[in-house]
Amino acid sequence: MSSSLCAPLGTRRGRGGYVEDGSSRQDVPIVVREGVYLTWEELWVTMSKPSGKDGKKAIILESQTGYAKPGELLAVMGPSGCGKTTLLDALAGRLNSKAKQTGDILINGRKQALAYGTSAYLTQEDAMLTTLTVEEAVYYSAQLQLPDSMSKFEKKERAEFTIKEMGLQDAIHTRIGGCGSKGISGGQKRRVSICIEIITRPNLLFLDEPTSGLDSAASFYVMNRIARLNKTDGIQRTIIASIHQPNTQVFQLFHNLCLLSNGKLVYFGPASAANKFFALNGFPCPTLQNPSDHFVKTINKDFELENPEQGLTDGLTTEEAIYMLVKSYQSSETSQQIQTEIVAIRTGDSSAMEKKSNAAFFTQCIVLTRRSYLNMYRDLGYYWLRLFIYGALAICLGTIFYNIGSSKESAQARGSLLMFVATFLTFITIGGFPSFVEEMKVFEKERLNGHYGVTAYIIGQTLSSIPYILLISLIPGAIVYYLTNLHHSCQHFVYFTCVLFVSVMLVESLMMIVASMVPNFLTGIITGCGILGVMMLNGGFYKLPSDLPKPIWKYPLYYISIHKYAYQGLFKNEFEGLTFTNKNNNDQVGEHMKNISGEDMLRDLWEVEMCHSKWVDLFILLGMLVLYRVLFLVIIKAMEKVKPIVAAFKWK
Ligand SMILES: Nc1ncnc2c1ncn2[C@@H]1O[C@H](COP(=O)(O)OP(=O)(O)OP(=O)(O)O)[C@@H](O)[C@H]1O
Repeated sequence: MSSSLCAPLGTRRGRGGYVEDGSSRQDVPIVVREGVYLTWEELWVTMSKPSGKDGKKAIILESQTGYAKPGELLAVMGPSGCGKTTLLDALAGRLNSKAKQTGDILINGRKQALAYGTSAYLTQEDAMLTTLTVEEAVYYSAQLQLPDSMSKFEKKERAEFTIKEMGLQDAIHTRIGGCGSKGISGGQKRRVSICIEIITRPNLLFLDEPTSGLDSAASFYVMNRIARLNKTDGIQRTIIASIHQPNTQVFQLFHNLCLLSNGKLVYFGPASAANKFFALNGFPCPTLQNPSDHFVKTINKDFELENPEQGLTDGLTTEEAIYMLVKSYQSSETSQQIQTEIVAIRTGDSSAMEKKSNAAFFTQCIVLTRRSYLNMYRDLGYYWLRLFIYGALAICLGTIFYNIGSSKESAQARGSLLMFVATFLTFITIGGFPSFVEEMKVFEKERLNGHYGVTAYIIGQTLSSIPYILLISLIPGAIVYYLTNLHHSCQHFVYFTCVLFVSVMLVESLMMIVASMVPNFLTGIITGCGILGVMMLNGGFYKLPSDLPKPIWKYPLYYISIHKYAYQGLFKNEFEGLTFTNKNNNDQVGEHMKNISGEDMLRDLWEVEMCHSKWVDLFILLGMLVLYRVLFLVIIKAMEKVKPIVAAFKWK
């Protein structure tokens, strides 16, 4: 390997310090390198086998050693399932909780977990808001990620430039599309995802199969553009990309190549020297064959049993060939040079990792509100379908309970109607969960890449949903209220609408919490249904509070049930101040038996707590709403905090 590999790139003068052996170099001006230097040594990743009751672990990565440095593009290649994504995840500090990692990963010479927002990571799966056009997706991302010091015009210009760079100018006004709504193609989606990750020109960029779904020409242009990121503004960037089948032109863009087979390191070194390594070990690349195809084919043992003749080379099975290559690499000169390079990187002084300077908090809130509002407007499943169902149910309720009357029997009907409003009408809010889970996937990806903060997201999500929830509370609420002729007065109608509005928001908040912990929408819906079912049952209607298990303070479900406060508030709003006539009265019965006050009914029939007013119930619901949203924030934040600690613990 050339000595240039060890030469620091993009250097600046720094102050004196201590070298690793402890000797002082106070008086020697040292050179501090810019950019991100990543080294990993003896990196192992194991995972618990799903079926392994014996506690056996599956080895996903074995004894990986390598480095990535500014100004260079490192390609990670190998057959499907060899551990490329796992290597990228380990380096980016994103391994899932089932994985255990040992070995050293150093960032700029320090053992540290990558903080949120210090790198960009293009995941294999494209997670984007499907209702947005290409231009909107990239421009919103630019507004969120680029600092406020850049003007709107500059951000727009950067977004348009990046879209053009990725060859998406013809699809700029096409919606991204997803399940059930056709939009741009899979390859175009991939390029939009790349646009979103490179728009800030990050110093450290992980790309997991950036060219999947692209034709060979598009693959070249995209990879060429990514490789050129280093040359546009004089800043050296560290880029690590896993890639499946690069053509010869793309392969020539790689500085270093990391070749994996079944978790083992077959080769790490200059991409240009890989051909020689394979030839020296008895696997020369046939003329007219793409070297990368040749490497991956030589070390792919997945189909050996199907095609035994494919695996045999010089009388070796593929497994034996891989073993031989791994051993040969370990004792090779290239491997020694890589070690030397790693030591040079470790001992050099590097500047600390810097967090991207995103848009300010206030800007993030505004942009996220706008983006989320637009997404909700265009996604029929988010609110419009619910508005339709709510409207239909309201007409149905209005017809069944039409002009409800004022007899004692009508009071029972009022109770049932209000309970239906407090429970079922809020329960069907769960219908919007699939759309919310899709949004959460985008949020999760963007949050991990540090596009914006959790608080800004929650504020944006809350503000954008208010007009829609107001609509689905107001219109169906008005239909029910006036068809059934509930308690006449504007104040009573406003209260009714407020309780419906806050309850729907509360159920949405509950589902946000569920989504943060159960990101699968089927399990999420079942979990949400279960929680709401328990709350409904314990609201004090289906079983009266006095019948609930004693002592009541040992039964907290009653007090934390959303429905308790919603139904008690609605009941007080409806019954207080009304008098109901007893149809079965006769002359022998006293006047007090002929008419029953609403307050008496609340107390005797439903055991509604009369010690506080209906406004207290509404206030408690509002408090719960704030609490649920804060809880969502705390859970996400806690996960952020716990992850690096778990990662650090795993390294030990
Ligand atoms: N959570 C998990 N539990 C058990 N095994 C896992 C888990 N995640 C990944 N693996 C296994 O680890 C191996 C490496 O997976 P990884 O996704 O890193 O491969 P890859 O090279 O990126 O594959 P591809 O090119 O197909 O995306 C695979 O054999 C996979 O089955």
